[in-house]
Order: sequence, then structure tokens, then C-alpha cells
Amino acid sequence: MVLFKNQLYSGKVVLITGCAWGSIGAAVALQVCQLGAAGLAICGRREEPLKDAALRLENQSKTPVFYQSCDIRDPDAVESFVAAVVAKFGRIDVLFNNAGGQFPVMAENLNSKGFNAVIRNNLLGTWNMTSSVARLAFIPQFEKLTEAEKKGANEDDPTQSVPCCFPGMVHTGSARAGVDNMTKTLAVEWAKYQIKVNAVAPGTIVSTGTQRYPKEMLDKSRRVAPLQRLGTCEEVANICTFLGSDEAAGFITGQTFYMEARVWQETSLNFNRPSYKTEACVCVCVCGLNGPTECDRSDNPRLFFRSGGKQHHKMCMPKLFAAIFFALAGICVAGAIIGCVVLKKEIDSISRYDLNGTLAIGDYILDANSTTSNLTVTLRNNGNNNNIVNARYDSPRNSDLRKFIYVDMCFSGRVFDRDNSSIKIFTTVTKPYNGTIIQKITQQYVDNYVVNTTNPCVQIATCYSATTYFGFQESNTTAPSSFTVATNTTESTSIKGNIKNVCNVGILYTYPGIAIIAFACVAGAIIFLSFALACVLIGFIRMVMLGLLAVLLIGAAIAFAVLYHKI
Ligand SMILES: CCCCCCC/C=C/C(=O)SCCNC(=O)CCNC(=O)[C@H](O)C(C)(C)COP(=O)(O)OP(=O)(O)OC[C@H]1O[C@@H](n2cnc3c(N)ncnc32)[C@H](O)[C@@H]1OP(=O)(O)O
Ligand SMILES: NC(=O)C1=CN([C@@H]2O[C@H](COP(=O)(O)OP(=O)(O)OC[C@H]3O[C@@H](n4cnc5c(N)ncnc54)[C@H](OP(=O)(O)O)[C@@H]3O)[C@@H](O)[C@H]2O)C=CC1
Repeated sequence: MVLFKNQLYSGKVVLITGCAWGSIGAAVALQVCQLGAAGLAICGRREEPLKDAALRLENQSKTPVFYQSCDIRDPDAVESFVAAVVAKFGRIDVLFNNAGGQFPVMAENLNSKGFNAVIRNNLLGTWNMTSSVARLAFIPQFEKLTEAEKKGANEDDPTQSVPCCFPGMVHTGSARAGVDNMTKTLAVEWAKYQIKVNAVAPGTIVSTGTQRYPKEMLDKSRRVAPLQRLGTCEEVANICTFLGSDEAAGFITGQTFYMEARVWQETSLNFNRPSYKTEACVCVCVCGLNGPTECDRSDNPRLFFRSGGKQHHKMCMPKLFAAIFFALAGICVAGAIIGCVVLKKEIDSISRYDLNGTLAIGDYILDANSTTSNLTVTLRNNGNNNNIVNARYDSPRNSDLRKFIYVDMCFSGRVFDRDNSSIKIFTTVTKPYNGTIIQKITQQYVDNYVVNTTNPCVQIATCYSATTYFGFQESNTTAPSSFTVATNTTESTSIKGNIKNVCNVGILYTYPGIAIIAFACVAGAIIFLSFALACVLIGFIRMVMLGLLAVLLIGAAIAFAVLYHKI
């Protein structure tokens, strides 16, 4: 393909650093040679690739090629190479600072020596060559021009910033930024010598250089390029050949041409994927639906939710988890509220039965010198629910239900204990119906224990309180209509008391299922809320670590307590 005018480089002596066959330098060299360059000088650290390239170039053009091993980082070697070129061809018209390179490395793994090596290669080396060629060739050549041929210069000294970045290669990014600024600065400073200085930032190009890079890096680079491919050496050579020609680009100077067909910021995000992986960062993208987008192509560990529009919303993992935990806490709060409401409703619906007849305030329940007295309690429904036992029997939650009849009685009276021993009063409940009594708790306690030592008997003016609960299982189909309370003492004593207070007798049932759910919801709300706050305050990973530590500590404490208890 003929892109440039025939003989565009006619009469020109061109110096290209770094020219192994298959590299960008060699592609530029081939173009300028085929466009009639009068002479070509190439250098590199290794002589073999140079010799090979020189042979190939001379075979494919009529341009004489001079090559010399030269490390651009070594100013003396550069000076001697440039002097040799001038000696060989008499002048230098165009310099392509192509030699350079680095190694891919994340910044945290880059040490000072490596950084220095790359800076020296790309920035110092570029400066060495530029400076030598300017001093030994360009400026002396300019000085020999006639006054008419010298066209004046801009002496202004503008400052410039560097707009791009090179994630994953901070060393070369810094160096190339330096070259960018060097380009602009020298373009201004050396305009007075009619030296034009431009730079090319090629993007990712298939070359001998990138063959040494990991395939995955190149694949990623290709995926993020809108054109979905890498560039070729010839495409870079085209812009270089264009810029190197006074005829084609005589008015262009101080420019850096970014060939890479993508936006730098996008590049940096994708280049940085390994760090996203380790940080476990999650992005939520809202992308356009039309055609392939950055989100579609991306294989980084982000979450993408697609909808219309072109905004990209990113949410970091801790925040996402905080949101999830807040939502779970909200659900738990709702569950706890519902559970409590249901529980309250259930408790409110408990049937109340009143004691009827047999036990009344003021009744004597135990006569003097008697040790046992049975009192039958009859129940009278107070109207809340006549059929409660049947209703519960039909309940699907039968297995959860326990019903309790409770009686709370308070006796006051005198107890005579001739042996002056402690007095115990028991209240027992005789099985009142066909159900099974599953629980029976009897409590008694003595208030106002008063001992009158002058009296041969111990006189206690007291209140004995006996509270009795008992439960029955679901096998019962009817509520008990009466039951018997037996009150007796275990000592040989006499007791005389009367009922001071009788509380209602109720049928109470617990609702453990709902109670447990409500409790779990409250606990869940507290836990999830703590998680959410921890995510916001300390981040997800730290929160998980702290959580694990807490679990370990609690486990260790329990284990220690159990062991201690056993010992
Ligand atoms: C998504 C893909 C993006 C692709 C974008 C592509 C953009 C650019 C592409 C290109 O530029 S392609 C051209 C590629 N060509 C080259 O890279 C040239 C080859 N590289 C080199 O010649 C060398 O790496 C160097 C940069 C010239 C340095 O060579 P030098 O001989 O001076 O240094 P060394 O003695 O080898 O190393 C010095 C020092 O540097 C550190 N180091 C070296 N290699 C690595 C590495 N792979 N990772 C981390 N650090 C490294 C290290 O500290 C070395 O010291 P020692 O430890 O060896 O004492
Ligand atoms: N390919 C790409 O995608 C991109 C490349 N670039 C840059 O473009 C230039 C050419 O790239 P590419 O052709 O791919 O690279 P290559 O690695 O294929 O070629 C680099 C050439 O430079 C020479 N060289 C390297 N360091 C020195 C040195 N200190 N002194 C003298 N010669 C040296 C090498 O020879 P030797 O090893 O014998 O010294 C080699 O001939 C490089 O500067 C590269 O960094 C920039 C962006 C993208």
C-alpha cells in the first residue's frame, strides 16, 4: 500500500534507535528507506539483531544502513555513536527515539533499582540521544544555514502538565510523561534551530517487544480497545514517517500523538483488575443496552446491572454489604414487630377463669391441729372464651402449646410449732381431669417471721403465699371445671389460717413458636445492624476477620468454662 509520496525521505539521513526486526523501529526504518532515505543509522544494545535488521533493510531498499551497538543509557556510548553517524553520513536530519522498554510490574512490587532502570532507559536514554544528536548534528547543521534559511524562533517558555497515566507500569509511565514534557519543552526551545520535536504514544502494538508480555495482558488490552484489536508496527511507522517528514508535517511540533484508540481512564480501570480482585471491590454498572459496552466486555470481578442510560454506578463491596445488612436488619425489625403483635394478641386472647365459691377470702383452709385440708376449686368462665381447649386442640400448632392453670393464694394466720422447727406448707393439686399434668410448681415463703419466746409455742403472724401452676397437654378436650388444692404441713404442727387473697385462676398457654421467632428477629436485627455499621465503619473484610476472632474468643471462653466446670 502506498501511503506516502514517493521519495518523501529523499536525501534525508535518519537515525532510529532500537531496530530489531519485528519491532516498531524496524517498521519505521523500512518505510523511510523505501521512501528514499539517503542513509539510515540504527542502534541497539545487542549487535546480532541490528546486523540482521540492517541486512533485511538493505535488501528491501537502496538505503545504506549503518548500525552500531549502543546503549542509549550510556551518554558516552551515545555520543560516540552519533559522532560515528555524522562521520558516516555527514549529517542527521531525522531522529526517531524508538529504543525503550520496561517490564510489566504492579507498583507495590517495584523497587527503586527497577524504577531507576526503566527511567534511565526511557527518559535518560531519550535525553542522551536527543541531546547528542542536537549538539552534534541538528544545531551545527542549523548554524550553517544562510540567514534567509533561518526563520526566527519563539523564545517563550510555556509550562505544560502531563495528561495521561500508565497503570501497571509506573516507572515507564513516569518516564514517558517526562518524554512528553521533554517533547513540548524542546519543541519550544529548539524551534530557533528549526528542530521540530514530536512524540508518539502508540497504545498496544504487536511487536517483538509485546511478545514478551503475558498473553492475558495483551488480551485485556485488546478487549478494552474500541476497535477490538492491537495496533501494528506499520501503523505506528505511518505516523512516525509522517511526523518525520518536513514536507508532510512541517508545521507540527511539540505534540504527543496518542494512537491508542481508547480513553486513558478506562484503560487504567481495566489494567488495575488484579488489585480489584485482591480488594474484592464490587462495581454495579448501569450501562446502555445498545451494542457491546465496557461492562459487557469486562471480565473483572464486578457486578453489572444493566438498564438504559449510560451512567456507570460503582459501589464498593463494603458499602454493598452494608446495604444488604441494613436490608436484613430491616426485615428482622419488621419480623420482630409482627411477632410481638401476634404474641400480644395471643396473650390477650387467653381465657380467664374466676374462682368460684369454695375458696373465698376469709375462708379457713386449715384448722388448728389439722395437717391437711383439701379445698375444691371450681372454675367459672369469665366470658372470654368458653371453648378454648377445643379451639387449641384443633390448632396446627398443637405441639407448641402448653396450657397452665395457675392459682395464687395467700394465707394469713398463726402457726404453732411446738418443736420450734421450720414450718413448711405445701400446696398440691390433685389431677382434676383426664389430661396429664405436665408441670407443677409449688412455692411458699414466709413473711414477717416473728418469734415470741415467752410463749411456749412459736407464734407466727405471717402470710404464707402459695402459688401453684400446673399444666395439661392437648389430649384434653375440655377445660377442667374444678380442681382440688391440698394444703398441708410436713411438720407435726398446727396451723390455722385464712385466705387473705385469692387471685384469678386463669388458663394460660404459651406460644413458644412465635415467641422464638420474635426473639430471633430482635436478635437478628441487632446482629445485622451491627454488621452493617461495621461494614461502613471498618470495611467488610475487617468485619469478617473481627467476627471470626470474636467467635473464636467466645468458643474458647465456653470451652474453658466447660472444662473448668468438669474439673
Ligand atoms: C495491557 C498491555 C499493555 C501493554 C502496553 C504496552 C506498552 C508498552 C509496550 C512496550 O514498551 S513493548 C517494548 C518492550 N520492550 C522492552 O520492554 C524492552 C525489554 N526490557 C528491557 O530491556 C529491560 O527490562 C529494561 C527495562 C531495559 C531494564 O533492563 P536492565 O538490564 O537495566 O535491568 P535489569 O538488570 O534487567 O533489572 C534491573 C532491576 O529492575 C527490576 N526488574 C527487572 N525486571 C523486573 C521484573 N520483571 N519485575 C520486577 N522488577 C524487575 C529489578 O529490580 C532489577 O534488579 P535486580 O533485582 O535484577 O537486581
Ligand atoms: N509495542 C507496543 O505496544 C508499544 C511500544 N512502545 C515503545 O515503542 C518502542 C518500540 O517498541 P517495540 O518495537 O514494541 O519494542 P521492542 O522491544 O520490540 O524493541 C525495542 C528495541 O529497542 C532496543 N533497546 C531497548 N533498550 C535499549 C537501550 N537501552 N539501548 C539501545 N537500544 C535499546 C532493543 O534492542 P536491544 O534489546 O538489543 O537493546 C529493541 O531493538 C519502545 O520504546 C517501546 O517501549 C510504546 C508503547 C506501546
